[in-house]
Amino acid sequence: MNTLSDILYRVPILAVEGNTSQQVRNIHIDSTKVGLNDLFIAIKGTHTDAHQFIPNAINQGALAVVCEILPEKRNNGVTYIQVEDTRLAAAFIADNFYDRPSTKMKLIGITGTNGKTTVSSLLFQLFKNAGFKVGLISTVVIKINNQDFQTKLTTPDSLTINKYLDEMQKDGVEYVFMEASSHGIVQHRTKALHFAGAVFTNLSHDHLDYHKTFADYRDAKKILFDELPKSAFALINTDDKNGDVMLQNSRAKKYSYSLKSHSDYTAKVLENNFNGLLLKLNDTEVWSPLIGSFNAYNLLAVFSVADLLGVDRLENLRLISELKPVSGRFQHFISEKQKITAIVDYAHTPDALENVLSTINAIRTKNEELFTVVGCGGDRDATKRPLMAKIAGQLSTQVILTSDNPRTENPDAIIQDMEKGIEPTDVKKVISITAREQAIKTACKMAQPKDIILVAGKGHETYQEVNGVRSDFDDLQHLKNYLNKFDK
Ligand SMILES: CC(=O)N[C@H]1[C@@H](OP(=O)(O)OP(=O)(O)OC[C@H]2O[C@@H](n3ccc(=O)[nH]c3=O)[C@H](O)[C@@H]2O)O[C@H](CO)[C@@H](O)[C@@H]1O[C@H](C)C(=O)N[C@@H](C)C(=O)N[C@H](CCC(=O)O)C(=O)O
Ligand SMILES: Nc1ncnc2c1ncn2[C@@H]1O[C@H](COP(=O)(O)OP(=O)(O)OP(=O)(O)O)[C@@H](O)[C@H]1O
Ligand SMILES: N[C@H](CCC[C@H](N)C(=O)O)C(=O)O
Ligand SMILES: [Mg+2]
Repeated sequence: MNTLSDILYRVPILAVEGNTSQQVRNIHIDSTKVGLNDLFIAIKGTHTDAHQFIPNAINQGALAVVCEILPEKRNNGVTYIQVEDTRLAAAFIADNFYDRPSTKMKLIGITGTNGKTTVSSLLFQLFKNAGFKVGLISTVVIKINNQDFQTKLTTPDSLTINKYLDEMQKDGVEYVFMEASSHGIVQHRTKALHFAGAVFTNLSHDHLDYHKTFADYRDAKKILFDELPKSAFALINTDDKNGDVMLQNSRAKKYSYSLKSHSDYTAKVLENNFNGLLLKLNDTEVWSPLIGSFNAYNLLAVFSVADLLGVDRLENLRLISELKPVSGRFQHFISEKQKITAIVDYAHTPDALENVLSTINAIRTKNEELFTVVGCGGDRDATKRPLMAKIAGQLSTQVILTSDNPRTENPDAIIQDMEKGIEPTDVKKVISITAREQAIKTACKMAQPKDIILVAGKGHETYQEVNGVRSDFDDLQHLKNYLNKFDK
């Protein structure tokens, strides 16, 4: 077990009151979870200031409290540690408490607006197929080899990350692939972790409600690269104009990948259709069932990381060709009788939606209709709403605007924000149906033989979130159900 002074190693401390030689049983940022002899770290959140829960934590048995403001009334026998930033302190404390698990494995962080889940999940698959023990921390799932754990965030809080890394390390995991979201980076969820490498996929419009400006959003991603050790690699996509920015202040070994310019790793798309991609990678032709040229970037990133981690090149190419698509990313099927193509995709940013629709347009015959069913999340960046609707209108022949996790917002108001982006020439193509199931049903009913339906925004999600309650909802299931019903 750790003493308090052990786990405070490297924490920037302002003041300490009390004994630091006590043994700490567990650490928490949520007061409701505190038990006897635990440490409670009080975080000032956007909704709640957890300093108000310090007395509750003590009543539940906390032996020490880490806080930014010392409470006026202090209990004898409880140790108070004052720091400037409790989120930052939590990251160091978690790293110490679990005995620096990230230093005992090769941890690779993947950041960027789109492609994080795809790249990290494909890397997990590749290294697993190569015979290694592997871990994954992603939007969809946390994995320790064959065990799956549910997750709510793309990048969990620092205590959760280190707890899983510790379990992974005890299970013999050698490589861990984890998504580093911009929220995660600025909230110090990834601070104090020892990365063996980091990847930048791309940067486009998202989360401007939280980061306020695009420069702030970009700089949040850059912190991951600024903090890499000298021994790590920093791999960037040079076809994205912000790629080089990531490397400006990084001490890591710098590598690049690109489809369009000269780079350390390059690839060429030879074929791109509904069956997959034919790529020229490292002068060898490789077939992949992943669809869309954006996936050529993802596969190239995966190949580059595997190469940087020492996988033999021939073996690497073989492993690349065996990778299976990630659930909810261009997941598709064709209805039996009418041969309607139905696609579910997690595109929830303007750039992702444009990429997916451009991919569909590039590989369809244009004799058929392309229906897009799409919504935008509530309590998220409202400025992307008109942009996503505009793209849907321009790149589809029929659009149904609908709801996607309204959270605490009025779904009709979100749809109205979206409608503002529709170009006058596209207005006739667009209808709005608030209930997502009805929207999907309508698309299935309207579709004629060989038409295409894209349902975008939720991908792997199996819920619709309204006012904090998640009810079952699965785009793929509804598509299958209604297409089956109307398939004559
Ligand atoms: C906006 C945002 O990032 N919010 C995160 C933030 O919450 P917050 O600052 O609002 O926290 P809060 O609810 O005010 O609570 C503050 C503290 O009080 C504590 N508390 C609260 C109640 C109580 O009784 N006792 C107690 O101790 C909480 O445990 C917390 O430590 O800190 C919490 C703890 O780390 C996160 O769970 C929470 O994620 C919320 C649920 C969320 O929806 N976040 C999204 C926006 C997010 O982080 N997304 C990114 C990017 C997604 C992507 O594009 O890939 C992600 O990484 O998932
Ligand atoms: N390399 C890429 N470039 C552009 N768009 C992409 C790329 N990879 C995936 N996409 C699009 O973005 C969507 C989300 O992909 P993915 O889940 O891999 O991204 P993410 O970065 O993990 O997203 P999140 O921020 O929600 O965690 C996909 O469904 C697809 O439409
Ligand atoms: N990680 C993203 C996911 C968005 C998915 C979309 N379905 C939504 O709810 O907006 C976010 O939290 O902003
Ligand atoms: Mg993700």
